[in-house]
Amino acid sequence: MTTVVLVTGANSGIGLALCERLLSQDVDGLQLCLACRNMRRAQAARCALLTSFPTAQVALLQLDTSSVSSVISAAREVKVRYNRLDYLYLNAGIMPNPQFDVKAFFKGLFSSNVITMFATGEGILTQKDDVTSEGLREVFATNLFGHFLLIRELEPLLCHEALTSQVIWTSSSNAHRSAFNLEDIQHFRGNQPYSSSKYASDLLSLALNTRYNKQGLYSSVICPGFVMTSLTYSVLPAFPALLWTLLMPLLWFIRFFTNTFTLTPYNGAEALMWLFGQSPESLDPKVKYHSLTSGLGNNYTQARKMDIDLETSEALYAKLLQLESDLKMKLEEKQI
Ligand SMILES: NC(=O)C1=CN([C@@H]2O[C@H](COP(=O)(O)OP(=O)(O)OC[C@H]3O[C@@H](n4cnc5c(N)ncnc54)[C@H](OP(=O)(O)O)[C@@H]3O)[C@@H](O)[C@H]2O)C=CC1
Ligand SMILES: CC(C)=CCC[C@@H](C)[C@H]1CC[C@H]2C3=C(CC[C@]12C)[C@@]1(C)CCC(=O)[C@@H](C)[C@@H]1CC3
Repeated sequence: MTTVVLVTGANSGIGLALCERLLSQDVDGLQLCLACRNMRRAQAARCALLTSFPTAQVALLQLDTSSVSSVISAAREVKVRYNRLDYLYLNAGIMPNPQFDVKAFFKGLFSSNVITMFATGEGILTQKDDVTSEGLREVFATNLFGHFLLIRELEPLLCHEALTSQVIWTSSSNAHRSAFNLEDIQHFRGNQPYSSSKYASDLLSLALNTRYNKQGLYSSVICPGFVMTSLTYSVLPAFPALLWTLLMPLLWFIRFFTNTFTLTPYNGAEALMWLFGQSPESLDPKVKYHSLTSGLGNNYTQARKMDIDLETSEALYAKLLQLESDLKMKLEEKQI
């Protein structure tokens, strides 16, 4: 029996590195499905994977997690292609229009908070969010809600008697309770939609475990650390990629003080790979698994308790269900 793995946002960065690492571990026992918004980049990713692993089974799926209709039709297609799903990696994510507070950064450099600032980006980053054509906040829709809907639609493939499945979220150490508001789950009012969406994914993962463990579905969250990808390049748009490359020795040096500077997508995918090898029943639903890299370049995974509680996770889940039902109703009305 082969293991069926679906990865969202698999055409670049951490998602693509995960696919490479999975195939290098077990090329014949895997059926990989790359669920991507940009199909040109998805084709390129598939070609690159097949060049390194010519016998691999790598399929593509069109999926825009920010769009309810795209998620529903992608899930329909998955149900046609597969009769079960063993791993669902919810990795697609955006941090649009980041605003980097240079003053706060230099102030932070000379404060006792400097390590936390480098590990979490706390206090130095905000974002300007947009609204999707379906009326949702873009960051919330892409990072959280589209993935929630995908799990709900794929329930029959994920919940099987006598078989377990794992849902694994690429969250972040930038997820802060202070950025999240239960009365404004889409973050219409603040300027930290990214942090809010990642905190919501931590809460949702807990709620999923409460609901679905009995049906064999287990959910976990990871943080890949600070990884150089298109997402992080955009934090300093004035910095060309070449300048980041020149800064690498400095970033490697900072790694001696904070092992959260994983820097490469390969290293960032460490916790995602570690979870692949775990029996899901042994995992703690209230911890986040962090990819870490030591000063000498060794990778490892560390579990750290999250600042989440059951009551808030249940309240968020109820709100997501309500939003799902409202949006599906709207979609049906449009189709009539
Ligand atoms: N880099 C870092 O330091 C950190 C990253 N993360 C998280 O890691 C995850 C991967 O990001 P990373 O690899 O760094 O960045 P990349 O920008 O390289 O990857 C993001 C992926 O998400 C996809 N994506 C974006 N929007 C959508 C959408 N609407 N529908 C489907 N796919 C979409 C992108 O595809 P497309 O080609 O279509 O744009 C791309 O494949 C994200 O969730 C991010 O928040 C967490 C902590 C730190
Ligand atoms: C130029 C030098 C020496 C450092 C770069 C400074 C910042 C641009 C950088 C420091 C910590 C980084 C960081 C993130 C973005 C870029 C930084 C602020 C994240 C917020 C990216 C997204 C995440 O999910 C977080 C885990 C990252 C935390 C660290």
